[in-house]
Amino acid sequence: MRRSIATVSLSGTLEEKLRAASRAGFDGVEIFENDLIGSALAPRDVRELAESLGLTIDLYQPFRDFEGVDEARLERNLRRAEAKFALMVELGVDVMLVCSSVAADSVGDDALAAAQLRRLAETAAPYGVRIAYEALAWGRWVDDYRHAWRLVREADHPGLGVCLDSFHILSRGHDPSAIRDIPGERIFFLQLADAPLMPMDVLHWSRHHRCFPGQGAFDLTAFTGHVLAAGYGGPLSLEVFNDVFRASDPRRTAADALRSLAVLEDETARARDREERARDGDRVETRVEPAGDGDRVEPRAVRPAPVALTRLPAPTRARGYAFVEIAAPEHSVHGVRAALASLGFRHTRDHRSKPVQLWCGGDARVLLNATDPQLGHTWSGDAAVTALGVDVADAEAAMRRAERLLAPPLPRRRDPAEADLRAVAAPDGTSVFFCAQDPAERQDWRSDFTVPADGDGGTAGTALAGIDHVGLFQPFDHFDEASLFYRFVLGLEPDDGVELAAPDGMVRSRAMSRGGAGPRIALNASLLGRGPYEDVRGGPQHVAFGCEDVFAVARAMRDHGAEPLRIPDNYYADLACRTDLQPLTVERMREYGVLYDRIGEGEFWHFYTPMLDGRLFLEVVQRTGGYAGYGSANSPFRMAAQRAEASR
Ligand SMILES: O=C(O)c1ccc(O)c(O)c1
Ligand SMILES: [Mg+2]
Repeated sequence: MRRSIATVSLSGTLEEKLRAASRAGFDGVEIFENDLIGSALAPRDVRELAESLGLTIDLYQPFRDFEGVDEARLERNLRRAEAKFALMVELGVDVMLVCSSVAADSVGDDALAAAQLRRLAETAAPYGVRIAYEALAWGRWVDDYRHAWRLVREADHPGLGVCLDSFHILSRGHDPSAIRDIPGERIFFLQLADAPLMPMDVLHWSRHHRCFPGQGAFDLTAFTGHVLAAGYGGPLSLEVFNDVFRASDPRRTAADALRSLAVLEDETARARDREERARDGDRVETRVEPAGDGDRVEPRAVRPAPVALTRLPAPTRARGYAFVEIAAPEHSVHGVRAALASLGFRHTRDHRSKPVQLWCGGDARVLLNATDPQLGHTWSGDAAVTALGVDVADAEAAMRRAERLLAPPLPRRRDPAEADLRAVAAPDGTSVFFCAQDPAERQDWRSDFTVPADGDGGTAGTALAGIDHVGLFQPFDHFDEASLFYRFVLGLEPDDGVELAAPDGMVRSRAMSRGGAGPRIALNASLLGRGPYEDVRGGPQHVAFGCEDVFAVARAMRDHGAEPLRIPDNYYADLACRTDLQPLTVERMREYGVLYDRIGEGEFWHFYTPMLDGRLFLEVVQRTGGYAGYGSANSPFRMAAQRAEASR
């Protein structure tokens, strides 16, 4: 389907907005009136610019407070509208969005409103303009799409239809399935926006907190499915009022927006397939008539031909982590090595041409990008997670999906002797490598690590059970963008997320996984977008390793001369009184800085290393009884302990 975006969703001048929309790959735009009024470009120039950028102008919006007025006001409103119709002719746009009135002095008389909307459509017709009437969730009299549709039907003019906006419908909890009862040709426009659930006044919610589909809590797939089932064939258009987007680079927002729409279209296509299959199944059953009456077949209901939806290559079915890459500068690389060694990792191999070491601990693999100025390879920041190697069945297929989701591909390696690894950059700058497993394949990343390491390479001390999860800090403004990216590029499902009261401010955390398993990613952000985590160092990151016996790993760590992050005694006093843990167990936990969480029958035992550098730490976790969380109940105490450690 054609994809559009309202200029109000992007920041900058009208010209910057149009350029950003075009660059991301949108087909069209809705022009928000204030963007035009504030523009130095004449309407004809806007039209020409849009044309030259390959964009159509699909909607002019909004026209406000038209209906439910007395005769004198109606005449004034029609004059105001005519000026806009003439402007629309210059712009080359033929649909105008009219919002339901919010005027306190308007009249709640349906017959009057319908008659006045009809007058508006009649006045628009000579200009070749049609009117799309939208029920605002806070409209004075019309705040429900079903009411808007009743008025449109009553007005009965071919130039008058409805505009459906998912926010106004879903924010009010109105059942969207009745959209199927509206003839598709009377749905003149479709605006899509998601939003997080927030108990607040709908106007404020709408004007500040809308987000792109997939970033909030609404079921936009089902919603879009209803609109398409009604026979709508116009553009899918994003209309997102959002404080962050208004203040962000419009090119980045537009790419985020298009990614969201590509996913929505794909998911809508898949949902439609499922619906068709279910219906076909029913049809097969109803076709079996009782014997004796011949082969009577139920006539098929006549439905409009379904509009073509663009699909994405299927999600990658990521199986887990092949590796995590940590880059460390000269001043901290020794500390990172020591921490890995204390957890049972051994430096087993070296990359054949780069200063990258492979460290193995049981099934967990870490690539240590050790700064080597002689090789021209330096890392100037604090030690950090710089790449995720994700284990997928088909790296090329994963790459195709990622590229369709506007993930910037990273340059392929040139050295003909090296594996041809495919990777993209996530919004936070982390490289995501798609690692196919087949060891015979040329794409196996392991074939680049051929040089046995000096010293005590070989067997690892303790059996870590792979990489359990990776925690990545996101700048607040890019949290939703990153969530959408990791979720849909890697085919992960998000959890509900939590907000944590940490010593340095509120922290938002959301984890995603594949059915509770790997590759699990936890994204964190500072809710106010400031504080120590938003400084130039980037926020805290961690890599968590799974194991079967957290105490054994902790003991081995201490035997190795390393100490875990120290957790205060108060934590254990609290644990002793709110759980059934044996006093001896609690004492052992205190000794090794082990924390505990329980959800249902699932238990979680975990401890942390101290910060290895400004922002990176490691964690060891043990899950039992199907525990599927991340110990977030303990995160505020971990953050307090890190804060205390930093100020010691
Ligand atoms: O908030 C508003 O005023 C407004 C205007 C136009 C729209 O399409 C809309 O959904 C909201
Ligand atoms: Mg709208």
